[in-house]
Amino acid sequence: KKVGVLISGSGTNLQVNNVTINATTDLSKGIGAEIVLVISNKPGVQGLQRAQNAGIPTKVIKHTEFKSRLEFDMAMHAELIAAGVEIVCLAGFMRVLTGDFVKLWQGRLINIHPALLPLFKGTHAHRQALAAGVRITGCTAHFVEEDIDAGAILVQQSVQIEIGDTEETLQERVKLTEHKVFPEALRLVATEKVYLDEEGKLVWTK
Ligand SMILES: Nc1nc2ccc(CNc3ccc(C(=O)NCCCC(=O)O)cc3)cc2c(=O)[nH]1
Ligand SMILES: N[C@@H]1O[C@H](COP(=O)(O)O)[C@@H](O)[C@H]1O
Repeated sequence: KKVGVLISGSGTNLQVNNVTINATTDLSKGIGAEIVLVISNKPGVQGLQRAQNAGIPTKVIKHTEFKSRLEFDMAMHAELIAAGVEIVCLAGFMRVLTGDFVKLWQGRLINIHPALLPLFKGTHAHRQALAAGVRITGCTAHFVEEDIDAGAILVQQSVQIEIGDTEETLQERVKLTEHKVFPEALRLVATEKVYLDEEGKLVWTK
């Protein structure tokens, strides 16, 4: 399956020791996915460099250059379709997508969130976890629905919060887990082990 990745920043979820990129570009690993395009809404971010280093085509589509959210989303949609993308992954993509875009990609649009949803939705998940004083957090790969961070959950993994953790130390530790959870979620969707039914519920096949 051809995969498109939307990013806004560092893009470590795009690549960690080449795990994600290799896993998705090496079809022999049976993950059944290959990243064919990376789109960033911000120019000059490290994620673009990572993609280029891995020989993956990149595009910068600046949301600030569009009159509406919908026009921005449709510009991304056009590029994804032109590249033959079948599954879209959000990897640190920080713009809220319109319902129209989500409808076009329903069941083929996944996101990685740095908390155990439904806890700590939205931005600053680590700040929320530290403020709540929880001892265990984690990350969640989920299908994207119009309602932010509310889509059906594909994979979750817990991460211990250590005494003295800051947002930075916690983010670093959780990202190590994200880099296992995201490829696993992508593999499930790419190999059709799971799909999203019309009600937005997960259906496990074989
Ligand atoms: N419709 C839909 N779209 C999304 C876009 C990105 C993410 C990634 N996680 C995100 C969760 C929250 C935000 C957010 O509230 N950003 C500040 C406002 C930025 C803006 O004005 O756009 C961004 C990404 C998740 C979703 C989702 O669950 N549903
Ligand atoms: N969606 C969230 O945004 C961050 C992106 O990190 P990176 O993949 O750009 O390094 C990650 O923490 C991810 O969970």
